[in-house]
Amino acid sequence: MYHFIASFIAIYFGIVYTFVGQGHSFADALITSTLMAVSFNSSLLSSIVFYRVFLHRCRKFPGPFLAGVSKFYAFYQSAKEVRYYKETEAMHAKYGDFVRVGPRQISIMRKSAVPLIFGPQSNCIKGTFYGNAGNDPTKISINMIRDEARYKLRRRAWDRGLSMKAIGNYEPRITEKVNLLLAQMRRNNGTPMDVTKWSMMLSFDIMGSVGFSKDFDNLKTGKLHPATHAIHDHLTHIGTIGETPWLLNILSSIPGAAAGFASFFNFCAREMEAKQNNWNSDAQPQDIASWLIKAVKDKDISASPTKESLTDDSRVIIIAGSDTFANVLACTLFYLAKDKDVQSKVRRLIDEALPDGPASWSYDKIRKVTYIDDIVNETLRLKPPVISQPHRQTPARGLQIDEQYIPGNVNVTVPPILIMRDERWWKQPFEFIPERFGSRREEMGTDDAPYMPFGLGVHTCPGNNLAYANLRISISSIVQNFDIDFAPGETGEAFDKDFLDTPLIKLPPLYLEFKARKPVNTSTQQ
Ligand code: HEM
Repeated sequence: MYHFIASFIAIYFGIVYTFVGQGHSFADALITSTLMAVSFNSSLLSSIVFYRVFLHRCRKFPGPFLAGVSKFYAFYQSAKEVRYYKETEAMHAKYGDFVRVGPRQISIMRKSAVPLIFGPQSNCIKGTFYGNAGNDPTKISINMIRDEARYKLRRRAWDRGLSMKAIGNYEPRITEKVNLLLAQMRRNNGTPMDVTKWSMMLSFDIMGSVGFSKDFDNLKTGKLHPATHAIHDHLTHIGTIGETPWLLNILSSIPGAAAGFASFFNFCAREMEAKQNNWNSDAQPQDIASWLIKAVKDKDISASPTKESLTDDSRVIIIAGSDTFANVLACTLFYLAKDKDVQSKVRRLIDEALPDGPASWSYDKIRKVTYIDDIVNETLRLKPPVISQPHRQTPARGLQIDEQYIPGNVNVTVPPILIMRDERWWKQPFEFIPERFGSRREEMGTDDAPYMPFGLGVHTCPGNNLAYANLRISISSIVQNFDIDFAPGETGEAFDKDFLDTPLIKLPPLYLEFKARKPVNTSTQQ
C-alpha cells in the first residue's frame, strides 16, 4: 500500500507540475488534476466492486453483499461492539457452513476443515491478517511470519525456551508467585476480589519471572503494571482494525497515530535491551528472552535476524505469555464458583493426592490429579483465549473441504469459539462438563470433536506446556487453600457473556470470595 499511495501522490503532483509547465495557472492545474484523480479513483473503485461481485473466485460463496465488496464491512462489524465472533455466528446461522466474510475470505464451520487448514499436513500458510505488522520477515515477531521455512527456523529458539526441561527450571518461580497470590487471598479473606484483575497480576508476574527473570511486583503491591492496560488497548486496536491488515499496518507506522502504544512498545524494547546488555555468555539461559538472545549471540539459524524482530518477539513473550493464562485462570475460577460439584470433586481429589495438606504440595503430585487438566480443557473449550483467529491462506491449487472447493490464495478461518461449541460435534455444548475430557470421554465423543484452543500443526502454541504448568499450580493451590464463591451481588452473568473479541478474549471484572479452608489432613482422618 505504501508504494501505491506514494506513486499516486507523486503522479498527482507530476500532473499538476506538467499543467503549470504548459502555461496553465496553478489553480487551474490543481482543479484539473483533482478532477482527473477523482475520475481515476471512481473508475478504479467501480471496477474493483464489479470484479469482486461478478468475477471474483469467491463470488459463489454466500454471505452479506457488502462483505464481498470490501473488508471495511468486517472492520465495521468488529468495531461495532468488538464482538466479531458474534457477527460470524449470525452469518453462519443465516448463510450456512461456508460464508464469504470478506472479498477473499471464507469462514468455515466444518470439523473436516480443521485438519485440512491447520493440521500438520496442511499446505495452508498464515493469512494476510498476519501482514498487519509488515511483510518483511526479518523485522517481525515469530507470530507474524508468513514464510513457513523461516518460521520453522525461528520456532526452534522458542521451543528451547519453552521445553519441558526449561519449564522444570521455571516451576519453583511459578510456585513462588502463586504463593504471593495465596497470601493476598488470605489477607482479603472473604472480601470480594476481582479475579480478572488478580489473575492478570499473577500472570504478569509469572511472565516477568520466566520471560525476563524480572520482578514486576504486581502481587506484592496489589497494583496492575501500567503495561497490562497498554496490552489491552493494543489488542482492542488490533481486534477492530485488524480486519483490514493493510490499514492497521499503515496506521501503526504513522508517527503519532500509534503514540498511544509507544510507551508499551518502548517498555518491551527496554526489557529486551536490558537483558542483552547484561548478557553472560557462560550462563545457561534462565528465561525465555535469554533463550532467544542466546540464539542471536550464538549466530544460530533460529536467531531473530534483526533488532526489530527481537523487539517484536519481546512483545509476543509479554502478550502471549501473560494475557492468555490470566484469562484462562479467571474463567476457570468462574466455572469453579458456579459449579460447586466440580469444585468439591477437584478439592477432594487434591486432598487425596496431598493427604498432609498444603505443606506437602508438590508439582509432581499435583500433575497426577488429571481432573485439573479436564477442568482446564473444558474451560479452554468454552472460553478459548484466542476466539476468532487464526487465519490461514489456501495453497495456489486451492483446497477441497467436503463438497466445497475453496479456490487458491483465499483467506480461510474456522472460528475456534464457535466450532468448539457446535452441537453437531459437542454434546451439551454450552454446559461445563470437565468429565468429557476424562471419565466420560468416550460417551461424550470428545476424541471425534474439533478442539483447537492452542491451534494445531506447525503453529501449535509453543507455550502450551508452560500454560498447563501455570494453570495446574495455580488452580490446585487455590482450591486446596480456599472455598471459592461468588461475591454478594455477583451472578457471573456479565462475565460469562460480555467478553470482547480483541482478538484475544477480553474479560469483564468478576468478583469472587476466597474463604480460607481449615487445614485438612486426610491421612489422619481415616
Ligand atoms: C492457555 C494459554 C495459551 C493459549 C490458549 C494459547 C493459544 C495460542 C494459539 C491459538 C496460538 C496460535 C495463534 C496463531 O496461529 O496465530 C498461539 C501462538 C503462540 N503462543 Fe500461545 N497460548 C497460550 C499461552 C502461551 C504462553 C504462556 C506462551 C509463552 C510465551 C505462548 C507463546 C506463543 C507463541 C510464541 C505463539 C506464536 C506461534 C506461531 O505464531 O505459530 N502462548 N498461542
